[in-house]
Amino acid sequence: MKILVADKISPKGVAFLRAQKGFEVVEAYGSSPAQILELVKDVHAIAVRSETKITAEVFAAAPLLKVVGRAGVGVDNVDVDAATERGVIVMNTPSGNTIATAELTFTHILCGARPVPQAAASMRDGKWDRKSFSGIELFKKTLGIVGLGRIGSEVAKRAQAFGMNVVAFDPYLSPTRAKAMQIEAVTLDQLLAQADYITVHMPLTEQTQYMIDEAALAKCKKGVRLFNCARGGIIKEAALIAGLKSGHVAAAGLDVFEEEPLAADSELRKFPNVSLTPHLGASTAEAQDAVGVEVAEQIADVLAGGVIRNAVNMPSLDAATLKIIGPYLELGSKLGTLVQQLATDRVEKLRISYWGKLLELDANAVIRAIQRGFLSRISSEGLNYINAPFVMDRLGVQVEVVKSNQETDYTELMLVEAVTAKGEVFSATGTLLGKASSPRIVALNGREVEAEPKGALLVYENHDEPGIIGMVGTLLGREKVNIAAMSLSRNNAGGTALCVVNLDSTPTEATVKELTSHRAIKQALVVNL
Ligand SMILES: NC(=O)c1ccc[n+]([C@@H]2O[C@H](COP(=O)([O-])OP(=O)(O)OC[C@H]3O[C@@H](n4cnc5c(N)ncnc54)[C@H](O)[C@@H]3O)[C@@H](O)[C@H]2O)c1
Ligand SMILES: O=C(O)[C@H](O)COP(=O)(O)O
Repeated sequence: MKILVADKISPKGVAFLRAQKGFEVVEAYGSSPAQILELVKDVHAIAVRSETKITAEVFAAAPLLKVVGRAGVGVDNVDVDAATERGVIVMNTPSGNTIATAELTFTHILCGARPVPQAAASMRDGKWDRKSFSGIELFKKTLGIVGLGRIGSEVAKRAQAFGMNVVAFDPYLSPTRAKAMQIEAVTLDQLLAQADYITVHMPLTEQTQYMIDEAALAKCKKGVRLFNCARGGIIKEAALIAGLKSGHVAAAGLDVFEEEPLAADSELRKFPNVSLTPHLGASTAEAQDAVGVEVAEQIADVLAGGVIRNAVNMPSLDAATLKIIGPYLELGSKLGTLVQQLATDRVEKLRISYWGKLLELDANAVIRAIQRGFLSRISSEGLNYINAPFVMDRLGVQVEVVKSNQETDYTELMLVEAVTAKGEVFSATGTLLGKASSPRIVALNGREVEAEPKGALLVYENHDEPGIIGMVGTLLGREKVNIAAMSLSRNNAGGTALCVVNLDSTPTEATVKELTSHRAIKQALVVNL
């Protein structure tokens, strides 16, 4: 397996990769986009920080690629949609650099209050100027934190230790969590109006881009101090520059910029009351070792076919979760494959319903497994949990998920219905049996049966009359297809019977055709699971 380390990650991480049996590690830092296209031709994994761009073109040039590991948080340099489409896992290391970035943010906040960089520069110039560098205190001032996630929360703790009053705006923050942290959750407008210091800690998205623009700044107190150690573009640089010029903004601290590297002639470089760092949030020895080793371990796990951690384009399944959810994944995958084969027309909608313990678990991976199962016989190579929803969408198959707490005869139940364009519904219902949580089909097209979803299954519907089972057995026996198990269900005596037969091998098409042509057989098909 070949791993390309495209950005400089911790030597400990690289050493870990090199120590794995069968791994060949290529370190190529600062490569041009053209060089990257050449380098990825035969690689199975790429490790990056924020510099190397992994574009759709790169994915197209890397047919063997399974995983892109980001030693850090932001995956803005990776085209995650292109990765998803190609079934490549993108993973990050979300917590290894939290403290480093929180500490750098706090350093900027302190420099916004006390002009230490300016005083240090004046000392370097040989001066002893005690008049020009007085500051203000943090004590009793209000810090507004926009985005109270990992880093925002750590910044909050440090601010509280300095005696600051902390308010936060985060639309996804639960009021209980804010309360537990002794932080007042407020609206963005309230935050802008109340804060003496504002620091942003969200990803750059359509919603967060230019969140702090001219209009937002107009709502701030005169003399507000602004900090961004998250992503360039959350604070609009033009608005900040205008605010600094007018004196509305008293100071700022930036680690990230709309364009990186920041242009040498950027106006931002000219303000003495602005502290700038070149995207150094994660640049501590501790953080780099943490994210470097973590990303190396995560990549090795994926390539060894093991646990997938911190994937940004699929639900993460650690060993403990996998143990619980594994049987549901197997059942879901089988039911998906089964209904696809039962359906006689183009499926427009896949309706997935579930009951029981799965309601208490994160069913996201199971829903993906059902879709992967459904697509397994109709889609191209390279299908996996990651790109299955994408492929369903591309094929125009709508997916509806129904969680049900209605009582059933089973403690676990999963129903997958394939709805065709004509409105016909083909369905398979399954459960997990016993201590081993073995998957079982308990209904097909709404008729109760009991069959193991494994190997070849002959499914036929017939007029309920004597001799049919014997006829089927003779037909199968003629070509030495052994019957492993059989489950029969009929609506009423003399009505219609549905039979599911587990077979040890797959009968020929000719045999199935012969069976179908029997006067009492309404329909018959063989499904492979
Ligand atoms: N400067 C650096 O070197 C450096 C290092 C690490 C992380 N970062 C960046 O810092 C940011 C935060 O990282 P994190 O690990 O704390 O992430 P996180 O996911 O833990 O936290 C992000 C928070 O932002 C909130 N959020 C999302 N959209 C929002 C919106 N529209 N308004 C307000 N809040 C919103 C989320 O609910 C979440 O609580 C990321 O952009 C990350 O890339 C920068
Ligand atoms: O998102 C991150 O983790 C930071 O931006 C760090 O980026 P870096 O690895 O390039 O320092």
